[in-house]
Amino acid sequence: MKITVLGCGALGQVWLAALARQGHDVQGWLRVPQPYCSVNVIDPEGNVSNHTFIANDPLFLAESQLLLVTLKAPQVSPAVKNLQSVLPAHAPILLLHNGMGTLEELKDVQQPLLRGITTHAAMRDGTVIKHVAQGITHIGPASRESEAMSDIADILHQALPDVAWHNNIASACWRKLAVNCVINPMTVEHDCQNGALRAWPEQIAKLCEEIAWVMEREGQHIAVDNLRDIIYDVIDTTAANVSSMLQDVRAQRQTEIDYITGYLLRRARAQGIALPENTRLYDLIKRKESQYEHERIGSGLPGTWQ
Ligand SMILES: NC(=O)C1=CN([C@@H]2O[C@H](COP(=O)(O)OP(=O)(O)OC[C@H]3O[C@@H](n4cnc5c(N)ncnc54)[C@H](OP(=O)(O)O)[C@@H]3O)[C@@H](O)[C@H]2O)C=CC1
Ligand SMILES: CC(C)(CO)C(=O)C(=O)O
Repeated sequence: MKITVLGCGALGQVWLAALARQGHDVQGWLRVPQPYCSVNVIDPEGNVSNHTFIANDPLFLAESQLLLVTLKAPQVSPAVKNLQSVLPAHAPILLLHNGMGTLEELKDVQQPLLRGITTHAAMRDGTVIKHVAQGITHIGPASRESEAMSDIADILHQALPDVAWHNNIASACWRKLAVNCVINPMTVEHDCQNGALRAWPEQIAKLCEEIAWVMEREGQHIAVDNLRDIIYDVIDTTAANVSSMLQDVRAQRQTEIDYITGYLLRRARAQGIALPENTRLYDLIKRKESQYEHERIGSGLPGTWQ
């Protein structure tokens, strides 16, 4: 299969290496105008994949049968909109990112849209991507035209297991959103690894209560106790992780807060409910982002994120 991977960071490189190993014809798509991309991945067993793939080739894109999007949430819709006129109209676009809200931004895109979340863990270490933990990728249809595309899950599963197809992917996305709404901003506030969050049970309980209210009104019923159990389970299984949001804040990068807590707050506002603890955490992260953005502008460095 001919596949373009948009965003060749940690997750993008893991997918490029896995798809190429399975015999797929792949190219990367980069932010910078460069005709090749280097992929350097160490898998969880310590095996090294070292490849150079073509990149940013519009002819390849025009023949692609899948666009796999492995960007951070704020980068997704501008980058996809930029490529949609070249990608064939029938080629599905699979969005694999944390947070929600990009589907609303891409509602006018003509290609079939698929949505996915993953529990794989990969991170950059210098010039190498360390794929530190295998996980499960859950994907499903995000538009009418993609409802019958479950074959893609089988194809992707052969390359990087496990991949599971869900007719109702929104449910999995909401649960992942809930986990990220609690763990990501809390690890920034307390400047700690995920496992240390057990020290703030009242705050976790309050956040879960607020999130469960919104989910209930979104038709995603979940008992607060059940949601709390899911959060504690992720806290324990990812105890040694530095959350992606804390990594972004430490590196003074734009975070995904507008697509995590920001999305939750937009849904709450539409339902006319207030979420004081989630709002406080949202404001805290936005304040941190604007502080380092101002410092960057003050020091003469480029001040825009994209
Ligand atoms: N890594 C992980 O283990 C997991 C990640 N996720 C989620 O998956 C998504 C991707 O994460 P991850 O791979 O870690 O992120 P990375 O930041 O490692 O990768 C994103 C890549 O996209 C590139 N990029 C930015 N803008 C554009 C553009 N306009 N066109 C092409 N490329 C662009 C970035 O390049 P540059 O740096 O040059 O800007 C970067 O290489 C996120 O939503 C994350 O939360 C979910 C679960 C696990
Ligand atoms: C599940 C969790 C919190 C793992 O660190 C994550 O998705 C992230 O860091 O963004």
